[in-house]
Amino acid sequence: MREKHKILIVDDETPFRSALRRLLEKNHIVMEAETGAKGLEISEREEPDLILLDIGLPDMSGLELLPRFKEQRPSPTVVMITAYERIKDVVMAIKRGAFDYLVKPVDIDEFELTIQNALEHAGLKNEVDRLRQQVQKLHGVDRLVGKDPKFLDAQMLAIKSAQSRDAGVLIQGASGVGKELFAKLIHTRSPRAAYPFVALNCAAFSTEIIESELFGYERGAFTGAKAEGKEGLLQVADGGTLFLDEVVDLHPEIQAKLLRVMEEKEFYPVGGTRKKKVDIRIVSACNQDLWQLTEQGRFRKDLFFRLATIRIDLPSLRERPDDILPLALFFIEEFNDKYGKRFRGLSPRAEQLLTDHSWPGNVRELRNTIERVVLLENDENVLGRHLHFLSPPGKGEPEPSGERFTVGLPQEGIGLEEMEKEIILKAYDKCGKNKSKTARFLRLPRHVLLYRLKKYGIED
Ligand SMILES: Nc1ncnc2c1ncn2[C@@H]1O[C@H](COP(=O)(O)OP(=O)(O)OP(=O)(O)O)[C@@H](O)[C@H]1O
Repeated sequence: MREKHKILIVDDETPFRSALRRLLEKNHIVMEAETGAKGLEISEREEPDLILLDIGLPDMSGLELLPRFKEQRPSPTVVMITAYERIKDVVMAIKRGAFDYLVKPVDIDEFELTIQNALEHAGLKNEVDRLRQQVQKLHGVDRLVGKDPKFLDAQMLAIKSAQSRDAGVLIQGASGVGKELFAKLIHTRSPRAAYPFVALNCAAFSTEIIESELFGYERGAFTGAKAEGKEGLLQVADGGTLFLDEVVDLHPEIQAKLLRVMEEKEFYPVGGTRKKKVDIRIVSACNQDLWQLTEQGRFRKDLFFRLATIRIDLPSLRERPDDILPLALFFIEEFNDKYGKRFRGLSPRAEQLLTDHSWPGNVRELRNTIERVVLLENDENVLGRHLHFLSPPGKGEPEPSGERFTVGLPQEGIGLEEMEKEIILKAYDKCGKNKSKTARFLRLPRHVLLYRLKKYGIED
């Protein structure tokens, strides 16, 4: 017997929905929504194979809605329905991942053919998803791509360190090399896998916020504290793994408190008098050599030894050039799936450009690059011209000018924050709004820059 597919019709015209229902319900399970919001709700709950989506809905445009449907997992196949053949809308919809479109009034033969094709596509996609999951299970490590010997050594070390429940693991490597992914790998392979994995970026917040985030606080601990108090991440992660990113940025006082937690397995929340017990493993990350910083007095030695029982060094992408193309192909698949696109691979020129680029932002930069191309372009392969925005090696980097840096101070005085914002804005413009370059230019960890760009409303 043919399998019944789930089809969701999102359209505000009741007679039109009823007509489509009559055509489809003999062979399929049909659901209806008269608004976008209702459509999202049903789709979230019912996971339809196919959505017939009107472009002109009362509460939001079908074009806005489309990416939200495509983000859902499993992602449904979507066919757009439009009142007139507005070519601009249709092109936009296909770019955003719609499989096809139908124009009202719908011609029955064309309708049947489109539905049949769309359901075939949905079926194939599900099969590909299922096979992909199987392959990932076989390899054991979800989403970790790389065959370079240094990378494989790091992976082996991570898997071995996961056997221990408590040993501190320090992961070092430049921004975007995959430190957090490794931390998750250690967690999911460890005896703590059934408990939470909680990440905190120690560079992104002020010391006070980090302290209250980590340790939580009791009622009325400080002005602005929530009346009922707040549970700290140490407790949220209880039983599991706490991932401390950019650990070098922890204030010395917090370093001391954290050391006590590791030694005594208990702590006081901010403003609290009752001790809380906690059982966690800490995996931390740093994009500089933490031992060197420790020797310079920027990090406590005793804490370093606790955190770095095992040290894993991740190579930059430049140091493992043979992994660039396999990673690019992996991301093409990921974003084909996300945006409903059908890129098959890379043209020789695109391969060349990707291998020649210096990848200062490492795997994250490569992933963003491929996402941008898959989202914006529609071709069989990723082509050289799609990658025009990658600067050739050595070009586009801010050149050292040897100029002395001077600041014009206004008569009426200026707040340090205002000055910081101004400098970040100028640097961001100078570096062509490239975040990795700006971070290097300002000698800031990328996370810190991202946080500040957001804080000052320069980017969201
Ligand atoms: N080997 C890999 N295979 C697949 N995806 C990867 C790999 N390495 C990194 N990524 C992806 O690249 C992006 C950046 O990785 P991640 O956030 O783990 O880097 P990071 O070193 O922790 O960065 P930061 O120092 O800025 O916090 C993520 O989307 C991650 O999934």
